Amino acid sequence: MSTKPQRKVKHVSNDPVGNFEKWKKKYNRTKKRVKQVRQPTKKKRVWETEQDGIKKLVAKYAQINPKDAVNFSDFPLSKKTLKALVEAQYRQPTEIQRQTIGFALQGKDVLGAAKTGSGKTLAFLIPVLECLYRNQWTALDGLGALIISPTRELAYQTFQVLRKVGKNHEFSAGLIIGGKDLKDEAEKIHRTNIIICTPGRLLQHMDQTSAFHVSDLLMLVLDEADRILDLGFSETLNAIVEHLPTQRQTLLFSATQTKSVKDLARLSLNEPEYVWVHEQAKFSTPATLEQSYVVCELHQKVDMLFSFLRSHIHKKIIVFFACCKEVQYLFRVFCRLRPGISVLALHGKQQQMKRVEAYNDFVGKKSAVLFATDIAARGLDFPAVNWVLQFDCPEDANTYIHRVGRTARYQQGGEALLVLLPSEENAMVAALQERRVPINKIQINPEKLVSVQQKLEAFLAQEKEQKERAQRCFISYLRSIFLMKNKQVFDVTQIKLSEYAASLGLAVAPRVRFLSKAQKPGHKEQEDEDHGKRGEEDEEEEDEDGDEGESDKKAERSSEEEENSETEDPAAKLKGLLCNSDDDDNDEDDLKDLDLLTVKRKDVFNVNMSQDEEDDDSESEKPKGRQVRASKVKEAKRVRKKNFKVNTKIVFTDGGEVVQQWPVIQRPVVSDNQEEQEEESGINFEKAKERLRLEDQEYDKNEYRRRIHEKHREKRLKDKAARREAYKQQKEEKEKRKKQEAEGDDEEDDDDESDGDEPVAYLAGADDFDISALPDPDKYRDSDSEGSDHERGSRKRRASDSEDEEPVMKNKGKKRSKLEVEPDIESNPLDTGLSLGEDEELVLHLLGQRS
Ligand SMILES: Nc1ncnc2c1ncn2[C@@H]1O[C@H](COP(=O)(O)OP(=O)(O)OP(=O)(O)O)[C@@H](O)[C@H]1O
Repeated sequence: MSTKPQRKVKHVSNDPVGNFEKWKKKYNRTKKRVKQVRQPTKKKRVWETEQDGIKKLVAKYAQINPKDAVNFSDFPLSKKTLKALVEAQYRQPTEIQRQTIGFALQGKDVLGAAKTGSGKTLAFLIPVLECLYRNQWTALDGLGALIISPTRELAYQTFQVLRKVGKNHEFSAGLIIGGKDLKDEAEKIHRTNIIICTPGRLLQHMDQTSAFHVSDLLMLVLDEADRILDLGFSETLNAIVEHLPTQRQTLLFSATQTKSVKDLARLSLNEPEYVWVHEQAKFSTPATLEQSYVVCELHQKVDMLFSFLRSHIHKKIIVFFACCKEVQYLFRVFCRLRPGISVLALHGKQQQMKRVEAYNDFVGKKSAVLFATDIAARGLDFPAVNWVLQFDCPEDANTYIHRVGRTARYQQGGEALLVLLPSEENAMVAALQERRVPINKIQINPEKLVSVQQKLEAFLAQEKEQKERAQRCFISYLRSIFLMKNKQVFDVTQIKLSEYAASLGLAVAPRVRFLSKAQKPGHKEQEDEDHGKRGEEDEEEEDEDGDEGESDKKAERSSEEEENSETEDPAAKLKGLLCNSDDDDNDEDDLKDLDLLTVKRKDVFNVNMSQDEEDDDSESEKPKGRQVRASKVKEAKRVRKKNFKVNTKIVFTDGGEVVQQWPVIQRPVVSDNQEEQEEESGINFEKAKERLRLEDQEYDKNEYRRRIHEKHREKRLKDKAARREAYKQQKEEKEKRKKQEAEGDDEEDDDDESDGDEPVAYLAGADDFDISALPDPDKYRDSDSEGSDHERGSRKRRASDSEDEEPVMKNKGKKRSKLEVEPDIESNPLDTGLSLGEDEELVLHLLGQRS
């Protein structure tokens, strides 16, 4: 028997109410479960997630170990920063970055030092970005980080790197440097989170821009810290630091970092971390840099430079000079010498636009030579520079290290050549060795030297402007040597002045007053004073932004003047074309130089002898008066510069005609047409001479006429005065006589009184007649001189008919009209009180003057 498994049979109750209740329970349970599953999880806001991420990053800060950081991603950095680093091809940190980023992230003050081109810029930019990110900084929070650079170019370069690595962040960044519109900056500055600036301009905003607040600043960075902390910027920096909150993080970076406790105390650092990456390195310059020096006489330097450039025309070269005026002059002459390589110039006296242009031009060029002052010595990261040539000895070993650091950057190779004078060699080489700079001496091959002296002489003979530049260059170089502190290296007395001047193309060495002063006993104290001032001058000369307010404006003004004058001068225009680029003279500074140093200029060709120069030359014979004269020359130049209009004197005749003008204007006697013709075909000297002779003749004639006229007039006036005197006497006598007669005849007097009416001079009777009421014969003659002979003849006739009052009536129209309605008065003979003979004589005399 098979037994089938019994299926469970669901017993459905027949109770419908019970069934419904069961179903309802089940339904509610399922509904509740579905509702729970469907309920969405609450989404976190962006900033909250960011905050969580930040918390996680910050938690990792304590475990940062520089040795483990092979890639940037090994640091607890924000995704935004990491992404930008990768995009910019920065994957692995350099040594200075590896060692400092950790400390900086932890909020410590850091003093970082590493060789040039070792990547210090990123070592501070990454912490800056992370600091603001960590604090979730927004535009409303204002300034969070401040980066100070010593030069505008370096600030500009740092700004470009920041834009690259900070592009994924939302912070606002601003470049605050001189030479830009202050108002424009002021409008935006309060909304800027990261400011990259030069010290002078920053202080200007701190003082002048009311909306600019720095009280929330989190981080201060000094790039090229030793330079910013040195004498040139000391006052500005102290003033800036005064404004900043003390609760901030401070980072200092340089290839030649300061260890001076005094310097650091000014920044109130808080237990700073010292990171000296290459302290133990054998050399203080990049290992990939080849360095050598040559000893060369000063007068051979220009030839040497030209020869060097001729043999390196496919290279990218930076040449460093001691001063702006040297760059200005040599840049111009090298443009004309055409060494076969493009020549560019960068120095502190250029307009901002031109500075940026020169900088960008040089960045973009494969081969070119940049003539520069020390504004290009620090921090600038020109790509692929092959050579750094130091035409003038650097101030010290640190400056040397920064200059040569423009080549052989970040694992690339490069070469550096230092040109030393025989007098500079020993002390400078010793100083370099002390600073662990490996440098070898090499020789110049004299056979390869190309002399350019004659060409320079020819340029200077052609252009006065160029000659003045050469003179300024000469003086400025000497001054820079004179002001150098290290007298063991720099000895101005060793310089052979005439030979140096000749090498610049100058026939005669300009006289430099401070040199003769230097020979005098007691000049030592003065020299020390000058050294004190050097810091300030450096700032102004090199425009390293110590004082950008007034001095910048001046520079802009004079640059404009320079440009204007260039447009007027065709030779200068041509130069502009040849040079491709241009530099600006700060003429006011140049004048300052001339004042300070008193140049004696000599124009050997006697072509361009200006009044100023004549004065200068004559002064040399009278040394006592020289100072006074020099100041007059200065004053005259100042007046000319400011476009003052000198007063002119204009003299009029009594008739209102201009008879003399001072300065006297000689009118050309040739027609305009003739002049135009001459302009077109050039000057015809013979004709010009003849024209000048005629003009002189004409002028002399007029002058002679004028004098004669003047003499006659004086004579007439004298005669008139004499007449008046004579008449008065006669009148007195007559009065006496009358009185005597009046005693017997009173009636006659009463009649006269009853007739009393105007014009008084006539109607009061002959006794009261005043001769001064007669017309001035001159006036009469002048006013009549235009009349016809016929008129004159009829007047004579009328005069002889005792009608010589007419001129009076003519001048005094009202009186005449009255007289016209009183014919009886008119017909009355005029009693002059003189005898008939005398009357006749008087009338004839008057008529004689009229004719
Ligand atoms: N981690 C990196 N990876 C690749 N290249 C880098 C890195 N860091 C920096 N560089 C490159 O190295 C070059 C030099 O960097 P930087 O200008 O920061 O040097 P520096 O130390 O500031 O030099 P200086 O002392 O002259 O101011 C730059 O061209 C930069 O792009």
